[in-house]
Amino acid sequence: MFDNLFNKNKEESEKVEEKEDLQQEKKGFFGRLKEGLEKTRKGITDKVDDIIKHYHKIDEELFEELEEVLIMADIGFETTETIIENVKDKVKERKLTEATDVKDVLKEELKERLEDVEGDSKLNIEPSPSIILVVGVNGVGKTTTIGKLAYKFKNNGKKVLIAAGDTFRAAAIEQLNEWTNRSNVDLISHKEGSDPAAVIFDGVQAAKARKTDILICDTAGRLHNKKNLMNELNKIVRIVNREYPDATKEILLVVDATTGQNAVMQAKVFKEACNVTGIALTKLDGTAKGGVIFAVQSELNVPIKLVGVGEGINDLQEFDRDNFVNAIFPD
Ligand SMILES: Nc1nc2c(ncn2[C@@H]2O[C@H](COP(=O)(O)OP(=O)(O)OP(=O)(O)O)[C@@H](O)[C@H]2O)c(=O)[nH]1
Repeated sequence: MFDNLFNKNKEESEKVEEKEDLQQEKKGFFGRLKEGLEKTRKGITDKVDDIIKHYHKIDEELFEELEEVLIMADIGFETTETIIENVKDKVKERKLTEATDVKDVLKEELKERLEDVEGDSKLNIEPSPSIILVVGVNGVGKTTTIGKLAYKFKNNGKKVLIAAGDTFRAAAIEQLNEWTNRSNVDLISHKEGSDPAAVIFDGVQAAKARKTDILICDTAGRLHNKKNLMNELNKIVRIVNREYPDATKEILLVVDATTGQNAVMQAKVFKEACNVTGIALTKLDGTAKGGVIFAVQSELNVPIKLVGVGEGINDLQEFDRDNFVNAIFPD
């Protein structure tokens, strides 16, 4: 009887999830992005609008106040300075005098800043087979990101396999298991406490044998000891390079936007530990400081590839700099 009740509840909650997914589809990706960036929009655009209203004409004080808004939004000190200097230059060059003109120049400059990075903003998954190593500290949204990616790839007709390399927490393996059930993809896992590199090794062998298009590997993200973290990640990267030399590779670092400047620090440690090729910035919906995206990308010189703007399946989006800035500064 309890089994029946459990199954009924499960079915009902799956129906609710499906309904939510459908509602999200209807809103469209840009609508979801805009909604997810609402707090950041209020933290930047509303304040910029207030400044513009107050000043009417462009002067030095206006720039000082703009600078303050950008720093408060966690864009980072250095990046903010560069943005303000460039906006000033453009204003001078174009002989602009009205405060209202500054907004468009700022928008243009923010888009340029996001473009100013080496590498493509698309995930390296072509040609197949490909392997995505997902790295980042605990709690930043790694498991959720892997689950959402697997679901998307599967829906796009790809053959996907997940390797549960975070063997330090049984809950992480269990959570991945739930996502794989939901997306109907296979999971390679060992028991809690086993060697993460052995799981990744098995994952690669299974991916080859099953002719998988994309293998996504979770990794453990304990940051308390940088040397251990480096050794562990290096070992995994070595195994992947040795066992799967021809696979297209992506090392995706997941960082939590709500941790602000801490996200930048974390990202730097991981970049030292392994050759990070892309960043997924999660939980942008939970912060007014979404400006951290500028700091992360410019201080690391690694492209942002994915942004998380909510917990729903469609809330993990491919990063598009124009859409991103337009969602913060709607016309
Ligand atoms: N609001 C919001 N929540 C998110 C987003 N991405 C992930 N989360 C939530 O963040 C929490 C942590 O996510 P996990 O995927 O468990 O994080 P993890 O990095 O795998 O953490 P460990 O399993 O502890 O290593 C979960 O409750 C997720 O639903 C996002 O973009 N927006």
